[in-house]
Amino acid sequence: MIKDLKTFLSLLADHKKSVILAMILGSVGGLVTGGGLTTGVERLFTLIFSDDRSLSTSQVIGVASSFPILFLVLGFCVFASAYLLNYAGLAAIRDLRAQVFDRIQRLPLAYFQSSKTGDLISRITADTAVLQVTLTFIARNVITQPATIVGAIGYLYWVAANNEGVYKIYLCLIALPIVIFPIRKFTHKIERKARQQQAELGSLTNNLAQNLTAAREIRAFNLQDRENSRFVSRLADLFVSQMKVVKYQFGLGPVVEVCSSIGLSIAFIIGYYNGVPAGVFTSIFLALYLTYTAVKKLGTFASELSKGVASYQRIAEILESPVDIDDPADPIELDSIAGDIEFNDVSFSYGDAPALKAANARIQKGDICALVGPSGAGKSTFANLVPRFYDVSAGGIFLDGHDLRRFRLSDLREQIAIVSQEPVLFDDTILENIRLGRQDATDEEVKEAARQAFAHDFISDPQNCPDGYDTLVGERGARLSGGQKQRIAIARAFLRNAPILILDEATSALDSESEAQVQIALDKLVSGKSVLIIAHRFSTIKNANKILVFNEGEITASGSHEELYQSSPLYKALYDQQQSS
Ligand SMILES: Nc1ncnc2c1ncn2[C@@H]1O[C@H](COP(=O)(O)OP(=O)(O)OP(=O)(O)O)[C@@H](O)[C@H]1O
Repeated sequence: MIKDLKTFLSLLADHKKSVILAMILGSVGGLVTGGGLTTGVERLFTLIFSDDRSLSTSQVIGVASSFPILFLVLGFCVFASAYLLNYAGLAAIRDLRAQVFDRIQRLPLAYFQSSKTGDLISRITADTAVLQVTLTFIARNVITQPATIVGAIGYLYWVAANNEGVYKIYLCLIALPIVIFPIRKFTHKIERKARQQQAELGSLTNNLAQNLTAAREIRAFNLQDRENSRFVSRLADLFVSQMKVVKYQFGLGPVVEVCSSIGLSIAFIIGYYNGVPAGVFTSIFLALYLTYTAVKKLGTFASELSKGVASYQRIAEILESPVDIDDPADPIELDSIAGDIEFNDVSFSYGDAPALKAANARIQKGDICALVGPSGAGKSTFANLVPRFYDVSAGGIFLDGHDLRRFRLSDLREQIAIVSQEPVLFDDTILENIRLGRQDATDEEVKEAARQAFAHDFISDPQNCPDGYDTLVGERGARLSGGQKQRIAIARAFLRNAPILILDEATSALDSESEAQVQIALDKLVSGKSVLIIAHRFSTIKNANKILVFNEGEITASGSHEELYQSSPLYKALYDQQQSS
């Protein structure tokens, strides 16, 4: 528990000043509650139950006004410390969320293939929210409650020293160590159940995220009932684990109270047989009550801590995931490159499944290299290794003679333009979506790139794009057709004007007229570059001067169309098959 506490307090380290000031105010508040209230009550009760009425009016007013003053001090301490702690807690969560988001930007692609989007969202939002409650709760109580206990026990010591027979009152405190046992047992359970609850919440969010992104398919395949029953079943699982947390969280308070009430019973017996005066007895009772209430709060504190630990572990899993595709310690400066790419005995596996086996190939500046082969043969994998979306499992890929891993990732990726089969557009204007190709491009340069990609005409047509280049494309470019999205992606590549170009069947979503236009544009775009075309159709490869034939992760043949048609039975079969269809 101490280790967990340290972890949480370290999250607040950047806001140390606020936390320390809040803790000082909290401890003043605690001491005022534990020591001041009890002393005040004793004084008040002694005066009110005695027959002596010799106090002057100003003395009576003095005693009467001591309570508003006490509560004024207490109120100020409580407010100021709560304000400062919430400031520190919220700021710490803001920083943690930014840190997690930054980590997510740098994690390798493989991480996202083994994680669920909804669960990640839940970790960044729901788990950090739990953590925020924990942080403020901890900071509020870690000093205040012990201070209350110290104040109250200090008062008991003072009473015992000044009243004969009252020293036995210490016996009432024997219940204190007893409550440690239920606290330990319950917090252990709460931590486990809270982790399960957060995992269920993650899986519910994931279900929701998937459902929202597949709205079209759900309607097309009439999956509404199936989706409803899945969601309801997740809700039921979440409900069960939430109720388990509730059971242990709210069960702890009464258990601690029952244990503590033993102390109050002992106080009554001692007070009864020792003839303790009413004022003194009332204040002792109050001191014990405050002590046990503070202990109970510390019990809740422990349960809050357990919930926080469960959520923090889920967040830490992201923060501690290795960024194994990263910049080297001593990167080679990469200003301008020729773009010669060499695959040297490259093998790659997704987990245990080999996707590329000892591949050798060379693509030089000016080469248009088409990758062909049956589905699942390894074409995309081969191309994805160039921008280091994945790192090779064996062998090496060299750019202008240097291993790719020697360059800064951002430098390397700046040299590569990618036009993927399903281009992703952001929910922004057309202008900004094209500008992603080169973020410092002027508006005029963006428009020129659109012209080259044959996108300018549809963008300028008010029927298609009412606000021209300022038209918002919707989430993932939902307001544009497949062909329009692809032309935007091609415009990005024109704008980037990188020496290496990766085209993933870039013309597949175009009608034949647009395809012809885009083909002209692409012919211009590819000139003088090192080009990799992941070709699913043979019409795409007529301009290629080099073709690599893939089969089951191996490059089985390479050469020009004419050479391969003669020498590679697989190539001939694939080609003939497409021609006939
Ligand atoms: N992210 C991944 N995780 C695990 N296995 C993968 C992953 N991506 C691809 N694979 C597997 O690696 C092999 C090669 O896939 P790849 O996508 O490179 O083939 P491809 O030739 O591009 O296929 P297609 O023409 O259908 O796009 C396949 O067996 C595929 O199932």
